[in-house]
Amino acid sequence: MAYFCTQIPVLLNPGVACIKSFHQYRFLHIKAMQDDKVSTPTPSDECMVRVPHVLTVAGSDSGAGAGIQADLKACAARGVYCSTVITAVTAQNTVGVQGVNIVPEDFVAEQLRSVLSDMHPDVVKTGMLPSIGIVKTLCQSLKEFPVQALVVDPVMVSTSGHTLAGPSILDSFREELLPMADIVTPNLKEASALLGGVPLETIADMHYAAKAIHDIGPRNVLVKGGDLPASLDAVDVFYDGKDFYVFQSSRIMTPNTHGTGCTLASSVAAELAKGSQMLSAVKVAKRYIEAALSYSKNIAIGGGRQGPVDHLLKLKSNVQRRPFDPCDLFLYAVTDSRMNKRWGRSIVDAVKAAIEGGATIIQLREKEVETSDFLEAAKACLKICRVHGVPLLINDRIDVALASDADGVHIGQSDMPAHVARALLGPDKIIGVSCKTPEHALQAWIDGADYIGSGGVYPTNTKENNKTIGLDGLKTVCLSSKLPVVAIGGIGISNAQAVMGLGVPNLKGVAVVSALFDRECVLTETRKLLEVLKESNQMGKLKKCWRSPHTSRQSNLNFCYQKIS
Ligand SMILES: Cc1ncc(COP(=O)(O)OP(=O)(O)O)c(N)n1
Ligand SMILES: Cc1nc(C(=O)O)sc1CCOP(=O)(O)O
Ligand SMILES: [Mg+2]
Repeated sequence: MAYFCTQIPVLLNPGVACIKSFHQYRFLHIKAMQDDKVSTPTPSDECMVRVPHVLTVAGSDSGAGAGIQADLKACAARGVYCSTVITAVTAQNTVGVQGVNIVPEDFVAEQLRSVLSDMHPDVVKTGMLPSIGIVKTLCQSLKEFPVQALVVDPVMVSTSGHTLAGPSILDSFREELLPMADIVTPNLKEASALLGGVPLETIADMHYAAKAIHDIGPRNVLVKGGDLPASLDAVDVFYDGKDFYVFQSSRIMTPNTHGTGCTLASSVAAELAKGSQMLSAVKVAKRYIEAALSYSKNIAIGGGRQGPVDHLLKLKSNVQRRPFDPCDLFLYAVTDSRMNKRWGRSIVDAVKAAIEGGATIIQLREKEVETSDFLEAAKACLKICRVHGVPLLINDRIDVALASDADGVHIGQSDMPAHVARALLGPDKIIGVSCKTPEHALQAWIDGADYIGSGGVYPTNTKENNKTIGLDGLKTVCLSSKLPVVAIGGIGISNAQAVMGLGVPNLKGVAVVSALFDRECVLTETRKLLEVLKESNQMGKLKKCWRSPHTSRQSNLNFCYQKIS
């Protein structure tokens, strides 16, 4: 039976309304041909979206830079489901391999049967296959349960030089596994071993090796040149049986390369599972591994010579970022490009001065700068903010926040809806929302904001046609809000105490533009405001709280303020 779902023809099973995506259509086609009938994963009345799926058949690396762990992370990073058949368990770290325990052949067979018979992965990727028996078991299973593509990473020696699959395995690779492979991805040493020990040292040798390995049977070959002399660019040679393609890029200098081979092969598998052609799968996978290497440049994991790559592109930025603390709202400095221009200072100098004066959070509110200048300024300010442990938010521009990796955004009622911003920015970034009413405050909470800005408390010249809600309006919003609040609008040294004196526990601070930045000396004005705010504390309305040692080491302000209830 043929149906149409989102303009894609889809084969249906009784009880299944529809299956989205072209990919699923292809999958069903293949299944239908194999089984001579149409089958689907789970009958349900809802539209089911099938997820691209890679099965990795490889060894476990306890250090998690390579092997099964690398494959899982790479597939997750590339948006593909990954199931695992474990062939060996290695005791391994950044120094080397301390031990290997091979999983019995019949149990590898059982794992293969479990996954292949039920989950129907699109692509199988192989890594460490430590015995001839395991290679044979795998080939047998793939004949019984064919998949769309087989990616073979012919792992033989670990990055630290430990043998993971001995020479005895080579015949079964050559005779059984490689002829079934859609692509094989040897490094220079593995290519040499597959070709009987022929020395491979140059890019010309890599061309020769790609062709010679292709003659063994795989449809495509990618010879990786990571072991070429370090002075040379990173060069990989791809051969599809007809044409050669040389991928050349400048070498990323990092000690954290452990697991790059596994990661590249699994990301090729991931792209194939999504439906890419082989050449574009290799191209995209190469781009991904380059990004992962560049993110890994100076992360420190373990004491050995080769650390893991940063598969999820997150480790470094998370180390530098601390979680949002409502006390950060205490002295909230909001920049303004017109004021900076008037006083002849750059955004970066304005931010430096505000932080030195004691600002506890910074928002770049730059309505008149070009996007490229805004991005450059955000990156420069972020460096300063990180050193001082002060969060940096971007006004309105989610794109600039993402591109600069700032700590978050502040958005208003007519900007990008907060729930959309949350979806784009992910769970960790800080999102502040402007709220003038309890209804706004409730919606901000529902949408996943971290704090709200409420005002204008007093009239302001900084924002045109801004409605003033007064101290009463601020109090009403605070009392209804489940989120911490920062007050904004016409606030400065003369009235900050009156605002903080409202005595509502979730009012955590004041956000100020002109009283800091439309002044000759930002540093002096910020210091003065800080003193005023601290005085509200001494008046018994707030208590001083010390931050954790971890936080205070980074911060210029190792205390925060909390209302005594
Ligand atoms: C802390 C804080 N509160 C409120 C605002 C105002 O945001 P919005 O309503 O989006 O107006 P613009 O700042 O974009 O003009 C703010 N920026 N910061
Ligand atoms: C940016 C902004 N938002 C407001 C709001 O009411 O949401 S008032 C305002 C301007 C605040 O500037 P100043 O400190 O110079 O008065
Ligand atoms: Mg806005």
